[in-house]
Amino acid sequence: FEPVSVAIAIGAASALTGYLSYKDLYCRFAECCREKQPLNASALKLELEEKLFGQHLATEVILKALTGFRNNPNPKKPLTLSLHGWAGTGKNFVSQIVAENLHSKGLKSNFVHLFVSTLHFPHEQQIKLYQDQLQTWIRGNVSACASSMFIFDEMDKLHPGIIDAIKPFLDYYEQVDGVSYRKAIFIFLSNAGGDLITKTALDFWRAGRKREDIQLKDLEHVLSVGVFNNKHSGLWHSGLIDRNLIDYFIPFLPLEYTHVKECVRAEMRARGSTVDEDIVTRVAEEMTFFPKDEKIYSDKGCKTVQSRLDFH
Ligand SMILES: Nc1ncnc2c1ncn2[C@@H]1O[C@H](COP(=O)(O)OP(=O)(O)OP(=O)(O)O)[C@@H](O)[C@H]1O
Repeated sequence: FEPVSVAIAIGAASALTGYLSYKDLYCRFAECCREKQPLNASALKLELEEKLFGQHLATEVILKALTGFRNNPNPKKPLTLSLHGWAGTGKNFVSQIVAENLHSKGLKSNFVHLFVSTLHFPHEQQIKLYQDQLQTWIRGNVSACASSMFIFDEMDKLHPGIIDAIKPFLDYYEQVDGVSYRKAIFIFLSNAGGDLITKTALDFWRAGRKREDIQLKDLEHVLSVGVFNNKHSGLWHSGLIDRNLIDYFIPFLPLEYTHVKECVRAEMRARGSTVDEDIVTRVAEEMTFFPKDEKIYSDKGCKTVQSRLDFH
């Protein structure tokens, strides 16, 4: 919005209502950082339950983490979530839902920032420059809005030097150079540990146990082997884990045939089409599933559903 027209609009609306505060009115026309606004936990719960398929653990942990954090008036550190799992299982999708529930413009909000390792930090020789730029960017944005949200995609491809640059912001400091980062949210996405999460899901399946019976504790050990002790993972190198700077590790399970079908239906509805079950089945059957013998899990999750649907 252009400031003059916003001011005119506010003036006109104030004259009409003579009632709403300047700030309330301003925020109807321009985006405001509402750091004190409580999270609508039931709306988030409903949205996750309706839109996110096959991820009972992620749904549970994300709800718990966000409600606890947003209901705490004085958090001791920013909230840091590390989302792990196979490709196309919903990590970016969930980040988008969380962003929309915290800032109404979601990923388009001025207070939500998405970084993709290979896109934003592609050259190893430029690490020093990226570190400076990133720190300045985070400092500037958290100064402007304490509840800013930062999403780092492809965390396993992120140079440890970049993680080092973020580290001071994630710690228990009251302030860093006069800025408090304690109300900010950092979300890290990675495929690290995805193979081990899949193995656990498969063990349950082979034992005839329900997917929904998988509990967080069944995966804690798995993630600790796959991520915490994996000396090749950027997360390990960075010391984020042994300094306890990650609040929640959130596993994403591999998606099954029925989940892929749900994704196709959701995509058809989003396009305003009526759901045609023949097309749903055809799209789902075009996807490839593993392991070779049982063919249970989609190897791209729901990732290629949208583009495949274009051909039907
Ligand atoms: N569990 C899910 N429930 C509903 N839709 C899903 C789910 N997983 C993926 N999708 C759909 O597939 C698209 C791609 O998934 P998304 O980008 O979230 O995967 P990802 O886990 O971030 O993958 P990658 O690790 O490759 O980045 C989403 O935009 C969404 O439409």
